[in-house]
Amino acid sequence: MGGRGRSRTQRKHFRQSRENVWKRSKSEISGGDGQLSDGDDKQRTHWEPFATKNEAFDEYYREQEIVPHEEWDTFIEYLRKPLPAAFRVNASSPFYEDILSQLENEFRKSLQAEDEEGLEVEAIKPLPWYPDNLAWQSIFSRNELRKNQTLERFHEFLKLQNETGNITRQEAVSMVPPLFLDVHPDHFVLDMCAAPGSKTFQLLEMVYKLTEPGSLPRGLVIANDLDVQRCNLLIHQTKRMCTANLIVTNHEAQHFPSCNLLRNHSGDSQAWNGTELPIQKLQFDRVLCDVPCSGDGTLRKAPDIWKKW
Ligand SMILES: C[S@@+](CC[C@H](N)C(=O)[O-])C[C@H]1O[C@@H](n2cnc3c(N)ncnc32)[C@H](O)[C@@H]1O
Repeated sequence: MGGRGRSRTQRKHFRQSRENVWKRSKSEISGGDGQLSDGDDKQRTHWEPFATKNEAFDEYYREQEIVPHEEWDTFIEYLRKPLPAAFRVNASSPFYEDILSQLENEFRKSLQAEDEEGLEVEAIKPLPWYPDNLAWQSIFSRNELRKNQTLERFHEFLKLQNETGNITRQEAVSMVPPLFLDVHPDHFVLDMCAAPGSKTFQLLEMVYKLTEPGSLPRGLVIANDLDVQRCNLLIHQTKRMCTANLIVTNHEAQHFPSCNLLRNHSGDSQAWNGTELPIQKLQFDRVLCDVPCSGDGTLRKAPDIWKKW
């Protein structure tokens, strides 16, 4: 659901006005010293929860008939729930087992959150459908973050591991398509609409999986996007992987040029006899095409969209 129907300026404003929950600084959370300042208290007295209703939105989506009538209320109910934050542990990181053990033994056991009825629930847990417990979600709220030191430590842990490429923050739903692709380490993969690169990173992890430490995988990911600025974001994201198995291109996906290879697909360098270049047409084993959508699903991350939609 992305930017269709919005002008470039509107989209820019839209992006800027959305809060990035991952970029919260300590001073935003508190007065900078871990304590709430007077200013915070003052702001809080004026703070009101976002209204999570919009008649135009309801009318538009009812008319689309993408949700069966009997499921409408459940659909809206879910759109109103805050989206749990999710992240993936990079299985090609030399530290991934330590990270999984820290998540399981340190944070999972000590972190609790409250559900809507005020009952204690696990604040972080693995996503049951993701292989090898590599994907996790956390459901703590800002209030809980304020009052819980372990949570604050967890937040710092996420930030650090994210910067070093050991984990990647990515919405759970965005992790699904690459799983279906069943990518193997020797595959050539084209990610046609790739920026900002969450799925590209995930695909690279799959290409690196099962590769002997110290050797390069035979596979390759070509990550393409039409928007050059978003290509920059993608490069920024994926450089955490320190990989030579990625090529970033900036083309219209619908006119993606045909490419040639200087070696055969199996990576058999014997095929080159020194005089004749074994050029062959590059054919992809897997293609991911994650086309732009309306972005309306981001309501769950940014409830201020309800009143602006
Ligand atoms: C839904 S986003 C992709 C998200 C990305 N796959 C990820 O997981 O991080 C869609 C992307 O398609 C790009 N795009 C739009 N039109 C395109 C086109 N004709 N060719 C290639 N990319 C295009 C947009 O710039 C945008 O970055």
